[in-house]
Amino acid sequence: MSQCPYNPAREGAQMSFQDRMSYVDYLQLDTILSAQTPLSDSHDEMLFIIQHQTSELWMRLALHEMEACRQALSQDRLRPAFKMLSRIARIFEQLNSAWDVLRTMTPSDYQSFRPSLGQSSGFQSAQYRLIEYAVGNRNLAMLGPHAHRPDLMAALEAELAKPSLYDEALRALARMGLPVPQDILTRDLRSPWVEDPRIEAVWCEVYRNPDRWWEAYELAEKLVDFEDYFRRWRFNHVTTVERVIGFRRGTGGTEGVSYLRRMLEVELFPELWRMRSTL
Ligand code: HEM
Ligand SMILES: N[C@@H](CC(=O)c1ccccc1NC=O)C(=O)O
Repeated sequence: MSQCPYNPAREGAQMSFQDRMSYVDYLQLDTILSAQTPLSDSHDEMLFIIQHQTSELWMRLALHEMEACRQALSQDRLRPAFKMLSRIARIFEQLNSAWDVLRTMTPSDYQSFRPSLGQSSGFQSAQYRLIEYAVGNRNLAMLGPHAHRPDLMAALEAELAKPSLYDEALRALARMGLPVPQDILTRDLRSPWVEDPRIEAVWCEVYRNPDRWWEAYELAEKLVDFEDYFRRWRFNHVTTVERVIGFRRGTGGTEGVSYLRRMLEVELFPELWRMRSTL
């Protein structure tokens, strides 16, 4: 005899959503789940689309956290800032794990729909560029692909007008009493960070006397942790790209792998890495 399936309504599960907000309403799933429109008949294009859409959603959260983190730093609320930095690092860990799914796509799978991508490329991801700008990698040449979208351009320009995460960190160090030079605190925010031995000396002081500068020390390690995860993301990307398209030119027009390898050399917080040799 088959048993009667258990009905959760018996313990009070709500079963009628005629006039109530339900899961699908709250999460706007109709919008999200109707946004996957493959342009080819290739089976793997769905994977490719969802991989990118989920990445963009995680980046959306990373930006949200980054914004609040910088605000907390500017108000000397270090503990909440640390919590948000830890979350951002975890988001990148999530993005790093996601490559394992995409790696199941072989070069032949990818070539079956690559022509449908036209000249679109991750190079044109405004949220990725916002993250790079927010953490301090402010290369203005990267604004180009967004010129046709005034709304995205405005968001990127607004970001460039704000102190980066590193700028906020150095301002917080100065308020703690560490000797951050004045010209660093008033630098042109739009320009890329230029490595500075005086900042390396400040971090050395922090790491030589962690008990005295504990909050600065913790901040430094959170920043290094974040950059560590970010570097892994770049590395996973370039490795996946080589695995899938070899040394072909990118749809975005760059040389592909060699461009991405060059990006591996970008250092967000150079003094924090350099001081490890001189400490
Ligand atoms: C098979 C998978 C992928 C391939 C073959 C690929 C290929 C490439 C290539 C060749 C570039 C250089 C720009 C160009 O000329 O197109 C690039 C840039 C980029 N891709 Fe991908 N990509 C893949 C997956 C992803 C995924 C899953 C993401 C996640 C959002 C992503 C995000 C980016 C970003 C943000 C850039 C710009 C990087 C920078 O400027 O530093 N890509 N990709
Ligand atoms: N640049 C890639 C295309 C690509 O990966 C892509 C295309 C459209 C939307 C997102 C993409 N992902 C990352 O660059 C290629 O050259 O095959």
